[in-house]
Amino acid sequence: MIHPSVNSPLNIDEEESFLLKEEDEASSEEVLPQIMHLKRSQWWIFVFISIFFLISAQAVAVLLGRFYYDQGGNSKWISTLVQTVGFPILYLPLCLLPASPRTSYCSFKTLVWIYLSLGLAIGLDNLLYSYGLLLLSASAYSLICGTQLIFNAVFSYLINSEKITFWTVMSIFFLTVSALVIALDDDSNSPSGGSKWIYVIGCLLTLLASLIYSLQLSLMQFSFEKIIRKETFAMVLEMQIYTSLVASCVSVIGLFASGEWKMLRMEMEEFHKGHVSYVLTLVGTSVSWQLGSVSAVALIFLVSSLFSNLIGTLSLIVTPLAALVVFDDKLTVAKIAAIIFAIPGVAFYMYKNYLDGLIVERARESLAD
Ligand SMILES: Nc1nc2[nH]cnc2c(=O)[nH]1
Repeated sequence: MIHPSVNSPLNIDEEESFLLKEEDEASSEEVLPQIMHLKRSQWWIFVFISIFFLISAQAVAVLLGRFYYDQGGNSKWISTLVQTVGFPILYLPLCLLPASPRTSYCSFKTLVWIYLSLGLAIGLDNLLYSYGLLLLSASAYSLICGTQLIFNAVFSYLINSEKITFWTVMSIFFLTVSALVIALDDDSNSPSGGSKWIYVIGCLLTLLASLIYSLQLSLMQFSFEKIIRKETFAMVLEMQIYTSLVASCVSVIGLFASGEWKMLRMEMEEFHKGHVSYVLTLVGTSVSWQLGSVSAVALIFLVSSLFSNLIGTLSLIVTPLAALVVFDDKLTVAKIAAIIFAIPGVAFYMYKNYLDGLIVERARESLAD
């Protein structure tokens, strides 16, 4: 975690020395992370930019995905592929970033294993995510996705030794209640057409997607902190590019193996808004997913996997509000209540980060004295 957070149940003095020791180790080994040069105000600016892009880009991606299905699109593998295939656009910022020393703590072979395993997990999660959206109503889907915060808290504790504080628990509680309120506001018909078995399968697949997604975010944080330990923005982009490359290969194989590719020409011809709109919808969805995903990875890097997941879940809550404008959906009391619950949910975790930051600043000051 780049933002100096408190990961173990230590008292304040122990926490300070623990955090300072981590910084000392980093500088003594001459791999002073680019991000360590960030001032606290700069760090907050990067966090807010990432939050903005994660919420807005993911909401646009989900709405465009819904537009694709509404206008006659039907391919699960295309829906899965567009979640990762836009990765080449990230080469542009990667080339523009100042060159950083290539020194990394892990070998090329280890990096390949990390990208391969995380990429496979992302590919599987994206497929399950597409099935979930297809089989469940948006609200039932949000309800089950709310569980990913609880899974993430458990994985963060087990894998990243993240201390679960009072503020973390409050934050998870409010955001889970918020997702629950959206879910109970079931004003959309289930795409499963009321079949009980399809509904149960949809719930199980979405639950599995939530578990895989939470595990994948926690493992990404573990890779950044404990294996790669090369804390530069280029590393964030590389992580997103190469895991997306692997996940896109999985989707392309699925597209051909399932035979869905044969339907694509017909799908394009029968798309209600025409060919150009079909292509633009898919391109727009791909770009939005990339912006959303790279922001999610940036938040893991800057804060933690749990925070990234919290903001992703907030985006899930914001999306029905965006649908009010785009699809003329109804504004219900539940939607307003969901937002009211979501605000303290995010605020509590931000406050936790603020407290963690204070501890580090105090530690730095006492070292300087
Ligand atoms: N399971 C799951 N996959 C995702 N991919 C992008 N966002 C999400 C999410 O919130 N849940």
